[in-house]
Amino acid sequence: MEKEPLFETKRAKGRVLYRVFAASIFAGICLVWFYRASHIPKAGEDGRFGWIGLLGAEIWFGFYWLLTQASRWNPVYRHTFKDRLSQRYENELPGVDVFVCTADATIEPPLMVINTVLSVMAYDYPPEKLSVYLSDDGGSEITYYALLEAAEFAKQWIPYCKRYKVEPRSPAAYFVSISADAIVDHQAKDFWAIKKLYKHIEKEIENIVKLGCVSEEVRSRRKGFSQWDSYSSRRDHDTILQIVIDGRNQNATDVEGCRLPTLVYLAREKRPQYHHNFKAGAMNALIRVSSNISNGKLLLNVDCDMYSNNSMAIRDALCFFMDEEKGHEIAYVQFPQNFENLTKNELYASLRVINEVEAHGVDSYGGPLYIGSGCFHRRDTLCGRKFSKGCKSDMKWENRKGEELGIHEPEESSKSLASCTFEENTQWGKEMGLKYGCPVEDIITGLSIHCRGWKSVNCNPTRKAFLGLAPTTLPDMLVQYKRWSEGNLQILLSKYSPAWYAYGKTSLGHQLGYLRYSFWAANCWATLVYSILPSLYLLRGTSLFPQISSPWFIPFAYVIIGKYTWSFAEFLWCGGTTLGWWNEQRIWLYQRTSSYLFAFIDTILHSFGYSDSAFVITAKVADEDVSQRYKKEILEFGDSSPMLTPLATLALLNLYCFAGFVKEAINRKGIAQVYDTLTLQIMLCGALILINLPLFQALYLRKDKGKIPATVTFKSMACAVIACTCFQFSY
Ligand SMILES: O=c1ccn([C@@H]2O[C@H](COP(=O)(O)OP(=O)(O)O[C@H]3O[C@H](CO)[C@@H](O)[C@H](O)[C@H]3O)[C@@H](O)[C@H]2O)c(=O)[nH]1
Ligand SMILES: [Mn+2]
Repeated sequence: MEKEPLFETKRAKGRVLYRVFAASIFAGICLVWFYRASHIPKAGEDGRFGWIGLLGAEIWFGFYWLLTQASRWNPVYRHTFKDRLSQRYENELPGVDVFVCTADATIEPPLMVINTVLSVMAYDYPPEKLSVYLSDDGGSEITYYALLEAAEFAKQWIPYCKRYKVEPRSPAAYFVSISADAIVDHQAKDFWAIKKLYKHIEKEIENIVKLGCVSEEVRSRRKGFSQWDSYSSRRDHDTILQIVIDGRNQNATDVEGCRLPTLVYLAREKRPQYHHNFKAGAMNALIRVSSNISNGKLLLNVDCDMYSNNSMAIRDALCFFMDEEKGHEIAYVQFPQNFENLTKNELYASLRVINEVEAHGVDSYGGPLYIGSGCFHRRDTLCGRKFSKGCKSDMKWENRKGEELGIHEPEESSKSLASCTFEENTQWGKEMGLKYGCPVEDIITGLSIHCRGWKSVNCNPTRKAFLGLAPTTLPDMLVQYKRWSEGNLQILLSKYSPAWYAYGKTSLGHQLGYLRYSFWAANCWATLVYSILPSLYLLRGTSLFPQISSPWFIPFAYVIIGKYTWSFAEFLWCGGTTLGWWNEQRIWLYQRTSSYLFAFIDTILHSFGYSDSAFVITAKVADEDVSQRYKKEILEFGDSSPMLTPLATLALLNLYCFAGFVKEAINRKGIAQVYDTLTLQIMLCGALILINLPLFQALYLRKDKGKIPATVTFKSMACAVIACTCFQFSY
């Protein structure tokens, strides 16, 4: 008899309706293209330059719109049957190694890091099969100290979570989420006790953080600190490796006598003369070190801010890997990245539409992209194994090899695996492990796995599996998107291009799904053209669009209204708010005209060998007044980052053009007549001003520290005035 599957896949309802709608929009786009191409002003006529510019931009927008259709054409939703999994395999569940990465104890506070660690240690999973590794690229004693505290606290926390089926299992998030009234009587005593204990370690850790170092007294009292004796800086030290809890030790138990998961601290060796390859380097060291200690068949990778919010997530993932029919094709299971600190109206936007729509779309063509955090991998595929049809790699539990080894041996024998020289003349960073040399090591690694014939799966349970921290200032967000778009563009130009390399190795829909991100950065040009040229021509009174009474006006109106109505409806359907959508449009503009622009230029420089792309770590903490403004949804400009100048220039340019046009219109022509020929330009320029209202406030009205710095104000005013004047008096 066939076994019932461990997961099922459902297609989205209303696909046909969407396809009809999309086809009609495409027809509109074609008409726009046709109109543009057939009405180009002759040489010498006014507006020829602008017209050609808009033609280019519209061709680009249409092309890019087509790319995004791949991720909407055929969405699928996955559902798992965890009860079947435990019935069939409860005693054969595989070992799971969880990797938490941190890199900087100041912008990634140790308390946050250990909350993530505790949340994954408390998974609903047999503890003797669970191992948690913390990779600390900061090599911070304070983080290590916090981990030791966490290990002690875990002895109470894990049994508490399991007894009361607590969610979420990050203590900080749990104590915030729960109100004391919700605690039922029999739980009350334990609740107050565990809360008191948590507050205590929180205080201890905060004290050490304030002090900035671990006192001699603590260092001598606790194990492992002597490894810092030879430490000279975070970029120059030996491998520091400590098995904080050895899960193989029968005596490593919690207060109730149950086994504890293994817990390991690793700061790989760093030397100034060796490139450390950022997170990819850390992950590869973790893969090797863990193979020597616990050697779990399944690897989970989370960022240090991404705590587990759903203690069943491992079981969800296993439903895919252990499915008898399809499991052997699946290389990784990716959960979406969700954020706990978003404001109600998502001031800096979020991954909402990507998570709820696009990830489900690419899932039907071969699977979601690997996005670094919240992803379960098979160890062997991440290490480079190719997919082959006949071969069914088995996830079932096998006794660990090193089981009989002494307790201190794995520490010593593993240290060399994390040394700088270990990877010399090996395939690590190339065909093995995560790939080096790309700011989005996750995407390029996932792509190469897909090209080796594997599938991946997008798992999006109702109770979010992971919650992390999104940037809380505009410059931080812009820098993050610069890294992402730059990385994706580099992949396009690399050997592993989704356009060429992936051809024939994965489906066309899948290639398009990847290309949608590869071309992120390239969007800057069309967006700049569209937000500058029509407004400049408005200032001169030159029309670049069909007038409102012309039939050619209809396709423009249809495409614009249709596209935006759809995007609005989609956003609400994904659970967003109206204002959230409006904010998203602003961020869309800012990303395209700043992050993507800088990313594009840097990628070009990079490919000629002029600049080196780095991994700028996103801050996970902010000053008190910055957080206050964030909570009130006030945009934070803050520093004089060069990335702010294009935004402000663009906003001011539109403001000047609009003002100039209104003045002209009142002085010279009747408003009504002007309105007919310039409708779309007036609306476009007006919309750009409306969306920038908070920016104008930050330029001229705000007094707080988050306003736009004076240097940026002067630079952008100068640029905008020069652009307008030159344009008005040219020809
Ligand atoms: O040299 C480094 C740099 C970063 N990290 C860690 O990498 C993670 C991601 O860094 P973050 O600054 O939070 O970047 P995000 O943009 O939020 O991360 C997303 O994008 C990255 C690729 O650009 C992926 O690596 C991440 O997994 C993905 O969540 C963090 O845990 C860092 O501690 C390291 O371990 N070593
Ligand atoms: Mn992050």
